[in-house]
Amino acid sequence: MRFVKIHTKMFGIICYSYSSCHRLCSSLEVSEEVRQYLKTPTFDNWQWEDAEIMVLLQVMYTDLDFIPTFNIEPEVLQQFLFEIYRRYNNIPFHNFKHCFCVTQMMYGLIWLTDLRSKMDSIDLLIMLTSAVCHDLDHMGYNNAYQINARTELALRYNDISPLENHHCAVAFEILERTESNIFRNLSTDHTEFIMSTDCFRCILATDMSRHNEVLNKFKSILPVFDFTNKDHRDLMTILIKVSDISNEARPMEVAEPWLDCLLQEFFNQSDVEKLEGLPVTPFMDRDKVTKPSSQTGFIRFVLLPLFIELANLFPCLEVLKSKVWRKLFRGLVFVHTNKIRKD
Ligand SMILES: Nc1nc2c(ncn2[C@@H]2O[C@H](COP(=O)(O)O)[C@@H](O)[C@H]2O)c(=O)[nH]1
Ligand SMILES: [Zn+2]
Repeated sequence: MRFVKIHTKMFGIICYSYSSCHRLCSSLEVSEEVRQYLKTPTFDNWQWEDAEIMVLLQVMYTDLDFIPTFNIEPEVLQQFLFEIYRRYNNIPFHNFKHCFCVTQMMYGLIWLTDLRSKMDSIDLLIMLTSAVCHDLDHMGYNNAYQINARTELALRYNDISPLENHHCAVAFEILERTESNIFRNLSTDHTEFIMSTDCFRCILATDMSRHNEVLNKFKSILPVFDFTNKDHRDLMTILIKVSDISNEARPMEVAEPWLDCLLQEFFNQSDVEKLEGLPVTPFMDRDKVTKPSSQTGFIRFVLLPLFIELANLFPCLEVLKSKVWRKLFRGLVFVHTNKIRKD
């Protein structure tokens, strides 16, 4: 077997991978500097190759102490991550790098809000694993398309969150195989079944058509929020949702390329909708959408409300919230100035 040494000079990460398939072996060394950087929401995913990203995902499971706590064998974790890597498609936005970014934001939030002292580690394992699995085998066409085009997925799931149900099904396939089942040594208290059910609940909550329902439920428990109350585990669904859509809370040089990727996927879908004579999803139409118009509406009505509620519970998130406010303000100024120029 041939090993390739990947050496990133800037951050001092060293990993070894099989050159043919990016599969990792156990030899893994990541500098303390990288480990700390990985815990921050300013982390720049664009600096890393996929093989390195696989190592960084392992670091997250390791540094949250999941390996000894849940008796996860390193080879099983590697096999699990490799299967995850294989089951993300090479599409502009919903790809393996998106999976990593969402997981990294979740990881960052866990450290930033000191969740390790507030929640059970099993819930943290569920949140991180849900983030890893949340868009498995996304094909680049959203639920509206699946339903309007009467795709196999829409028929299989009776038009109910077809994509999210599919992501869960693929996650289940991976976890069903002993060699990639990271839950296989769990104690009877947290059986694989309970774990999978909780992960699926988190993944299903990422369906944007359920945004208001999930947010309103969280708002209703906020005034009496108690980390020890099992009924308040809806925090987990809010955290995965915010991790999923928070590119705009990242530095400009990270967020901008992500927006290009998203619009590329959106425009591709609307082009296909036009070709197939299907209803065209308005926010994906290249003839109607501009970057600032797309982002101001999204930040104002979707992202910011999430950060506002989360910052009520975790004042340390005020900084991220303000960053999102500033993005919105700049976007609104841009849209307004352009409108005046046109008039
Ligand atoms: N206009 C924007 N839409 C965004 C942005 N980030 C995410 N999104 C939308 O939310 C869903 C998230 O769900 P996913 O599980 O499919 O990733 C995504 O599909 C977009 O529709 C954004 O920055 N701007
Ligand atoms: Zn996603």
